[in-house]
Amino acid sequence: MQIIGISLVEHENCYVVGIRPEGAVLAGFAEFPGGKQLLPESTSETAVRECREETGLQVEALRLLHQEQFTYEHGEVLLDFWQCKLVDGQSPDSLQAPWKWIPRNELDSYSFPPANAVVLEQIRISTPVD
Ligand SMILES: Nc1nc2c([nH]c(=O)n2[C@@H]2O[C@H](COP(=O)(O)OP(=O)(O)OP(=O)(O)O)[C@@H](O)[C@H]2O)c(=O)[nH]1
Repeated sequence: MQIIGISLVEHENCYVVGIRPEGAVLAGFAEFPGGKQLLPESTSETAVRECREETGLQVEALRLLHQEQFTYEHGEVLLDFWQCKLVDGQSPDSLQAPWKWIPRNELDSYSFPPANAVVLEQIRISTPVD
């Protein structure tokens, strides 16, 4: 089973969202920054590292919002969804294209992979952190 760390980066009621590229598994689906755990890092470290590598943003992990085990055609995954925020001094404008800041109430209009359903519902009913 693959262990995955994912960053739910919230800032002023918006979240960092991308579209999975052609050639990737689940191409065309929306996604939060994340990827495979590289031992010996923890999944919060994975989430922070993948976010920096993929989006250019330096974030810190605040808490584990949800853990989801899911079986795709391409294999079984364990997804750790970490609620994250920008580190002090990190400008939201540093976000690299094609990643975007999407307002929480617009997340519903994106097609995320099925394993994201529960955490998306948690985000929908959660209170903004700032
Ligand atoms: N990044 C990300 N992956 C997700 C999300 N939801 C979800 O089910 N996944 C699944 O988690 C796994 C992440 O793997 P990945 O291929 O993006 O990881 P990676 O960046 O380390 O891959 P690579 O470096 O081998 O290309 C995939 O099976 C993907 O389908 C999500 O919101 N974000």
